[in-house]
Amino acid sequence: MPLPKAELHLHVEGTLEPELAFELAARNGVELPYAGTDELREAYRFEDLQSFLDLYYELMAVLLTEQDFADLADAYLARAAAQGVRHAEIFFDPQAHLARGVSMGTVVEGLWRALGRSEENHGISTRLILCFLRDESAESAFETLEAARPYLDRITGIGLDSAEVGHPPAKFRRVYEAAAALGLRRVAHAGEEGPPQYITEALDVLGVERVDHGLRCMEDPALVERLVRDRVPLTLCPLSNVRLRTVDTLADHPLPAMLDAGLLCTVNSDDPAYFGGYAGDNFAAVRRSLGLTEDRLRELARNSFLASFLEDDEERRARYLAEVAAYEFGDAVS
Ligand code: HPA
Ligand SMILES: [Zn+2]
Repeated sequence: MPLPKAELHLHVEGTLEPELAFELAARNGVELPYAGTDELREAYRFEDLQSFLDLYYELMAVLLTEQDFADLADAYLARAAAQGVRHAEIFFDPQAHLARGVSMGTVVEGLWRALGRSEENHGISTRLILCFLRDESAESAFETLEAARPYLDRITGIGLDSAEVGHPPAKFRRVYEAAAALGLRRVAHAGEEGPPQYITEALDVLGVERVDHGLRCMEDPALVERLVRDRVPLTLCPLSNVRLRTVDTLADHPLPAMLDAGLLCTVNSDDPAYFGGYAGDNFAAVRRSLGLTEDRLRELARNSFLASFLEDDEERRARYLAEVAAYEFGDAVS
């Protein structure tokens, strides 16, 4: 049995496996510029965040109908369940779909077809987090929030993703204020490729409750002290960091130093179809490459539930935490 965990940094569009991409392309009559799944996988040689994003947005062309989004989410949930995920807070990028003429309703209702049945089908509780693309304008983010208004009963929070450098958090101050007024939780990607100041700005200007990635906080000791003091969760994605060359190798990942510093770290998969592994694969990889002890792995699993937006269901959170406390490690932590 795998270690029970929550996944808090997962882009649903980043779970599109090549096989499903071709299946949906055929179903929708969409032509992909790759001869087959092998050739597509060959294209997964990323230099940095932008080179990944180019492919990530290109493949979204196959996602057109509610059923496409339902199939995408359902395939992720099945894989996640097999790797011990008990709770998933799932990002989606509506602007990337609205720009292709796919409506907010198609995206949200489609995802909901899978999420609404996730507990019975996969034993996973879920939340949905709408992300704004930071390389689009602040006005576009605002319009996106407006388009989401009819669906807010299905959306727990907002996030900020896509190309980070040159798009500081403060650009989105107004839309984050509006989202807070609507009762939405707030997270943002910061300090993945961008500088530590973006993390500070996300906290101070956007009022985020969790920082996605946050890796580069380690360059600023005063910021680390603040994150530790305020128990701000960081959603780390080790395999993503290697594939996007944020770190050289997994053995160089600062996760052990971050845990030693007292940071509330979690381990997540980001875009598992592109980065070589789902949540359990990330746990197994850091266990192997960084020599994390069972106590550390248990701490990471515990952190994932503590950092999750389960305030509306503390009974469930307590149940998950009890599962983590009772977990008996074997050889595999997937
Ligand atoms: O890791 C990421 N960073 C920024 N934007 C993204 N969009 C999908 N994945 C990512
Ligand atoms: Zn991400």
